[in-house]
Amino acid sequence: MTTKPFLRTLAGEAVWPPPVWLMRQAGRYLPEYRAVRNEAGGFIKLCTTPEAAAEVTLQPIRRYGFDAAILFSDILMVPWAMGQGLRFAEGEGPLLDPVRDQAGLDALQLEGVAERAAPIMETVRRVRAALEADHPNTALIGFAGSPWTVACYMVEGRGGGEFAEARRMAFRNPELFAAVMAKLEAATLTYLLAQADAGAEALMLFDSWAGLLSPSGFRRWVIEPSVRLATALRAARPDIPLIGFPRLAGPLLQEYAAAMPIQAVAMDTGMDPKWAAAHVPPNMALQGNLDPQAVVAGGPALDEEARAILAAMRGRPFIFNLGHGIVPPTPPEHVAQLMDVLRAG
Ligand SMILES: Cc1c2[nH]c(c1CCC(=O)O)Cc1[nH]c(c(CCC(=O)O)c1C)Cc1[nH]c(c(CCC(=O)O)c1C)Cc1[nH]c(c(C)c1CCC(=O)O)C2
Repeated sequence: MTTKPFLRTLAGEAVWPPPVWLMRQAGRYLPEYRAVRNEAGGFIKLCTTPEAAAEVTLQPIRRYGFDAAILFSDILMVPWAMGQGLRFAEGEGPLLDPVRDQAGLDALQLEGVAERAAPIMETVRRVRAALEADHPNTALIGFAGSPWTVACYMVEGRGGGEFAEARRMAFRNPELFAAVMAKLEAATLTYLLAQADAGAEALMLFDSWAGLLSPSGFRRWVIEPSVRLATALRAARPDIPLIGFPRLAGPLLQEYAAAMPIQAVAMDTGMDPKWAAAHVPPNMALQGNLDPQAVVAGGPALDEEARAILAAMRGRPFIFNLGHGIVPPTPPEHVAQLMDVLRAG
């Protein structure tokens, strides 16, 4: 039996005070991250250099003692591993060579995924070994984007908007869109199984753009492929708990949680924790959902917001987190302030 609070919570125990980690906890708000990032020679290079990626994964654990570390990588490393052109332009976010036709689909390769992703698996091995040695109560989370969210970037070729091209393709040419999704789903399964085998103790599926879809689109492009993926993961690795994050799903969170064979569901900032507690199964952990801007602001509002979430979640399995990723202007001492509030329960 594990004693790690994060894994006990995913097993259905109402651990209190709750375990905590923060989305994007390794990132530009930390000076020690910026130092490694500047030396690395680009974001993709950082993700594929195991020594550097393991170092930045561990930095927030050393600083704050979080209950979980999350592999330092990106959801777009799956299309990258399939051979799609990807770069991270300074100040512009990710840019990909868009997949818009049969030729674009045919160019995506499934065969080379495991090999191209091998450095990321080496990062997983290194981080797990370092945690067991120095932070034995901290669990390691592996992750991928859900097929819908990653397909949005693959078809659009960039972020920063509302993925109009991708959403139109899903209506105009659903056969092609489904074929892109199917290839991506297969690559994502390979990639997540490899993370589990390399030492990830839980896996999270980020569906950041789930909330862009109509209810029928949500069922077809979010729930169906995510259920297939999660079911395959549970069948192959029954000991690895899963976390789903259908961001901006609103009341469709209930349908998502009912359909998915997952052990936790993450709430975005706008989700009412009390509503979620009443509408997801009581043994499924909830995770979230402090506004990242409250951590930038600090002060009494940060304490109050954090305490309100704790009060709503007391007595059920719960993992404290943000409602979306921590943002670069966050003062690191505000994260320390938050940890003081949370550790007091
Ligand atoms: C949509 C999405 C992406 N990536 C991710 C998502 C899903 C979660 C979400 O909705 O935020 C997930 C992600 N991205 C990153 C992680 C690492 C682990 C962690 O959370 O600490 C994780 C789990 C590192 C990263 N991924 C990225 C950075 C910043 C890159 C840098 O250091 O220059 C980091 C730390 C880049 C990235 N990656 C992505 C975008 C849109 C950007 C640019 C925006 C930005 O710059 O913040 C795609």
